[in-house]
Amino acid sequence: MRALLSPDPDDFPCGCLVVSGIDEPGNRLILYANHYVSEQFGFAAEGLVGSPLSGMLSRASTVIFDVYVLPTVLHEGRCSEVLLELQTPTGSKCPVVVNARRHSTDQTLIVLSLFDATQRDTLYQELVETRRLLEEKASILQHLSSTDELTGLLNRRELNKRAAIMLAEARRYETSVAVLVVDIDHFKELNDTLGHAGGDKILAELGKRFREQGRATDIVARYGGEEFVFVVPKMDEFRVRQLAQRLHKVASEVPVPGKVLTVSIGIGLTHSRDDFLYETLFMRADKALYAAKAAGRDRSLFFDVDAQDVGERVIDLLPSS
Ligand SMILES: Nc1nc2c(ncn2[C@@H]2O[C@H](COP(=O)(O)OP(=O)(O)OP(=O)(O)O)[C@@H](O)[C@H]2O)c(=O)[nH]1
Repeated sequence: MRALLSPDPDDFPCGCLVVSGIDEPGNRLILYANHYVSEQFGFAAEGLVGSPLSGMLSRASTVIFDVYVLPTVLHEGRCSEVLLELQTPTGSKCPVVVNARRHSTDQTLIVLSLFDATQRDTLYQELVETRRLLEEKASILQHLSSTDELTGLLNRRELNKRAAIMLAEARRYETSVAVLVVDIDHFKELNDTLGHAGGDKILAELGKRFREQGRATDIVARYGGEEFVFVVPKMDEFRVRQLAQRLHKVASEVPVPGKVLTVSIGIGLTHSRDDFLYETLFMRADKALYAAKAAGRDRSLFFDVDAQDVGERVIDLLPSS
């Protein structure tokens, strides 16, 4: 019974080491190793006693032992649950969870327990990999939920979200934001002539070319159907006009298989001189677009907030072709 209650260190299902030289710099020597160390980790039992501890550990683990485990034991008497790596005689590495404490009678010795952490390490690696996959999926979902599939531009939901933020910033820093609503003229006819797939190609090509006309900080979105929206920070009237001209230009030469199409577009524009609410600016630009359609299409009209008469509120930016 007495023997049962005072088990041999070889009975324990973990590695047990006694290491010398706690207060001395340099190599700590192994004074005792139980059977588990050779059975489980493959170290030759006869060679272990008297060999340096650093011979069992990977280089990084030797550093961790010297700069963390040892000082902690010296300071606090013990150090718990440190993940180290054994460099086994076969050349493979084996993760172990190490607990260390001062020997109860000889304070210059350290007693170590080594728990094989291969399983735990594998589980941890799997967890890390699962988290990476989840993050990747979340980022794909985030992209899908904010992007228009056909054109790759932002969708309406993302447009509304980002435009509100841009306008809040513009109000805060007293800068101007321009809103352009762009609509393809007579798109139904293009669909009827080229087929729905042909219409899709035009939308995708125009979306790509519109995106190229903006800067990285501009919001370029497909609002829906054949309608696009630009929300452009720090824009004066001159640069808005230039942007509108560039959009008309790229629409006038859209390459589709076998030919180059001239696509007519209408643009309604406004900027945030007196109002920083995106909904208001969109409504004004949309009104200007409506007026551009009514005035014969293929033009850009600017919504002028100074004009008193509603009929005078649009300024023709480009001569109609
Ligand atoms: N190919 C294609 N067509 C679309 C898509 N979304 C909307 N449309 C078509 O776009 C056309 C829009 O028609 P309308 O709203 O009458 O506009 P429009 O023909 O451009 O006429 P105006 O704007 O008044 O010049 C409809 O025929 C829709 O079916 C799409 O994703 N792909």
